[in-house]
Amino acid sequence: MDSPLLQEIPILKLAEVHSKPDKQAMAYGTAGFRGKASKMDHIFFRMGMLAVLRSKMLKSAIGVMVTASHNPVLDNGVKLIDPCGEMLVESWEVIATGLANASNDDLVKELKKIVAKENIDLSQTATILLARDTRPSSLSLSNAVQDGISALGGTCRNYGLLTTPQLHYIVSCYNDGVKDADEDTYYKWFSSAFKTLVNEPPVNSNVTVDCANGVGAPKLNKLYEHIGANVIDIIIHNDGEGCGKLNEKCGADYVKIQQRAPIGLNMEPFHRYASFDGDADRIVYYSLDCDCNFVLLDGDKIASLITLYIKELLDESKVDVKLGMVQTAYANGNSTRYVTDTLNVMVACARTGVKHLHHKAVEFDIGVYFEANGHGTVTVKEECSNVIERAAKDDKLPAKQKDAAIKLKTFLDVINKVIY
Ligand SMILES: CC(=O)N[C@H]1[C@@H](OP(=O)(O)O)O[C@H](CO)[C@@H](O)[C@@H]1O
Repeated sequence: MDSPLLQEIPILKLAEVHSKPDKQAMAYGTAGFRGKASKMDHIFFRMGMLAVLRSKMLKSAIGVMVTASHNPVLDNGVKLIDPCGEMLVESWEVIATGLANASNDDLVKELKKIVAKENIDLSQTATILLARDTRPSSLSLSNAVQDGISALGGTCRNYGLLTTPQLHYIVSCYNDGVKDADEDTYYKWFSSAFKTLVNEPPVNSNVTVDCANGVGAPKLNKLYEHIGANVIDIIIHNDGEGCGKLNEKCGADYVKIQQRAPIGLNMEPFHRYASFDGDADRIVYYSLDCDCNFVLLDGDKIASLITLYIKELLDESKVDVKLGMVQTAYANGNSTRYVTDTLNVMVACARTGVKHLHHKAVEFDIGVYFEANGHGTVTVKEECSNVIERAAKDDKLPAKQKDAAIKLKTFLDVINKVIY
């Protein structure tokens, strides 16, 4: 049977509502489209349509996140998430740019071109998982995405407010067969992994988290409810409830660049602090030393510490897998030297943009990657997880070796490995 044709009437009707201003061109960048929210409605509508085409082509759910991350509150942005929770493949970034910039009159022609070129079977169903951050413009722009989805007959699951890493995680769970995956799935998994990691012996500690007046605040609060105040005391700062503006004088980017506390935070020596950015996919840690000097743990230091910890546990457990770290050319050379020379762990270099680091990281059995700005995670190959899990259950191993394998498994469970 021939694939059905594009239904032009609903497309044209909705395209009129979301029409593109003349002479406006945008490109799909490192993290999707970004710009002044007031000028981007048509982009969101068109990306809703593009997500449907990609979903039909891959026969999998595609994610659409509405956020401009660390950028000012009047900006917004949109990015597509591929089935395993990864960033949109680069060849489709070009297609996305073509669709975003097609004139209103050429819109249907451009859609048909994509369908023909990518050989898309329009009779396939399409599922789009949609979420947004807390920007004032995000609700109406995510409605524009929804219109784009319905213009091409796709099904939209709208999760409302989520952090970017949460949506990446839910997309990967959904395509792994957990069709009812939602925010709660995320909290249950990570709170339980975290409690296993820190509960023996119970830690009595607190940490203040600057949420940049963004979506990280309500979401961290929910995670905290699942973890429980008996395990860790989390104090949320810049929660978006007061008069503070999103990402203004606060958040990971501000703290990293200014090397100072976010607005309204009076730091005390030795207390622990962290800052997210507006969609909570970057994090930096900091504290004051005894002389009240500001001590920052940026992405380079976070990556080095994680690599050190994993290396120690690999040595103790005698699990023989290939560990590596990935940085960009902006990385602090001392961290590179420390990991290469002192830890004896290989460091690879990738282009800026987490997707580039991620692709390099997955070449290792365990890959630790961070940009200096606090964007990153750890990847683990499935065979490697299995080796560690077997060692963690192996009663024939000396206790010290088995314990290290258990610790390593527990540590890796706390990590959202699908942040791209
Ligand atoms: C998902 C993604 O690609 N994020 C990019 C992007 O960060 P955002 O926090 O998403 O704005 O721009 C950064 C450079 O400004 C780059 O370092 C980072 O990798």
